[in-house]
Amino acid sequence: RAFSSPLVALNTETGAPITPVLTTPVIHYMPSVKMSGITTALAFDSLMLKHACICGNNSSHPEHGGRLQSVWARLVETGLVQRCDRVRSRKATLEELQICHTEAHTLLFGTNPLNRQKIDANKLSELSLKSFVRLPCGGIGVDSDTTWNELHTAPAARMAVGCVTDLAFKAVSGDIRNGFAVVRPPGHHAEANQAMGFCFFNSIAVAAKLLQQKLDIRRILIIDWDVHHGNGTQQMFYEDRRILYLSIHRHDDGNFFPGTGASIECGSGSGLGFNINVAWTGGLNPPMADAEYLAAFRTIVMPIARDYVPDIILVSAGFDAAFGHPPPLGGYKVSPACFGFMTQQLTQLADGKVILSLEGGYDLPAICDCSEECVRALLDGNSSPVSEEELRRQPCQNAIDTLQKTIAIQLQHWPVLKKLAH
Ligand SMILES: CN1CCC(CNC(=O)c2cccc(-c3noc(C(F)(F)F)n3)c2)(c2nc(-c3ccccc3)cs2)CC1
Ligand SMILES: [Zn+2]
Ligand SMILES: [Zn+2]
Repeated sequence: RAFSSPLVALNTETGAPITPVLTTPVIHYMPSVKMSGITTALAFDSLMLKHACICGNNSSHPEHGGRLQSVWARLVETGLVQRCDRVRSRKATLEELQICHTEAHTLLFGTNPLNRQKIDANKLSELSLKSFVRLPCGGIGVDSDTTWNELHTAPAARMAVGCVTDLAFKAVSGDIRNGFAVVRPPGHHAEANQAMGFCFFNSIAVAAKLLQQKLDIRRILIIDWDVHHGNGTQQMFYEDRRILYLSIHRHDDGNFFPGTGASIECGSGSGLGFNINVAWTGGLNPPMADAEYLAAFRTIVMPIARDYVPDIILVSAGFDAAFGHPPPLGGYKVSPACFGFMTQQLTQLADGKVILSLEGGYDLPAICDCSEECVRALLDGNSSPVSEEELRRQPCQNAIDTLQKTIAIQLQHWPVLKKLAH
């Protein structure tokens, strides 16, 4: 007995040592279960489904609630919602909106009869009279695309801003690693005092400015891959070097909505060099697709993004450049896998702090596929492979011309663009 270790329990009868049975199960590392603080978060609220033209005819209004319903349903049925965190949704306050928008704009589009009593009625009524027009469909709107619903548009638009803002703040504070805002109406066409192109408040711009003002974030990179140029976002930060706006969009020498976003628009004042437009030209001969977007990322977006060393990356993630969008809505043929790849590329920077916010995109299967690929890229660091054919294909001549023109213009601000550097 003397020889056995006092630590081993002995059977009192036989004196045989008792091997302890492991009572606590060995926990095998389950990579799919994320510990808190390093996970992907989603933001969604059914309030944003209710923004709709009072004519009730979705076929003439491509930016309808069914877009969001479909995307959210896809994220639920693929089990991605269950694997992500969920930020509590909230409407942005009127004060938050005014960090980017004028008071008049904020009151006009941020209030509805239910919460308007405390605002000077006749001041508002003269504003609204000159701001809304009767539409051919019978509805009311700022223009035929930017329809207004007296009861539901304001809360939806404010909710979109609140969702993007809270995702961005949680990423900076380390509560989450990255996130995707499943929101509408979109925001990147909204200017300080102008609603247009389905947009009322510029969610990405408000989030960026609040990060700057409340958390003193020094360098914010905004990537905008919606097929339309984000005129509102560009305008907000055109003179601000602390926010780098980089957009890839169909431009066609200004003949594609909204017409802004030429390569030569590089920012001004202390913001000179902190605005980059990859402005595709040449219409749809041929339509831009993965090879062109991959080339833009490899030769311009990633070299500049690395050089800028952003604290956080906000993405105006419109999917109207995706395959499935007829010419008036886009006409390009970018694959869902390519959006996933671009997302994955961006997560290599800013310690992975990347927040995507849905902007445009109207073909339901396309935007569901694209959203799923992007959430998988955020959550698992990978998504479906881009097709071999597109990986191998040389960009079309129009794209090569655009990329060379953009590099020539931006080289003075970004020497990293020299061929050798990357
Ligand atoms: C009635 N109207 C008339 C003009 C319209 C074309 N206008 C646009 O596509 C358009 C105009 C301004 C802004 C945007 C836009 N798209 O995404 C974004 C966003 F902000 F990034 F989200 N803005 C898009 C047309 N759409 C079609 C159409 C054709 C086939 C299927 C669906 C619509 C014909 S004309 C939109 C609907
Ligand atoms: Zn209508
Ligand atoms: Zn768009």
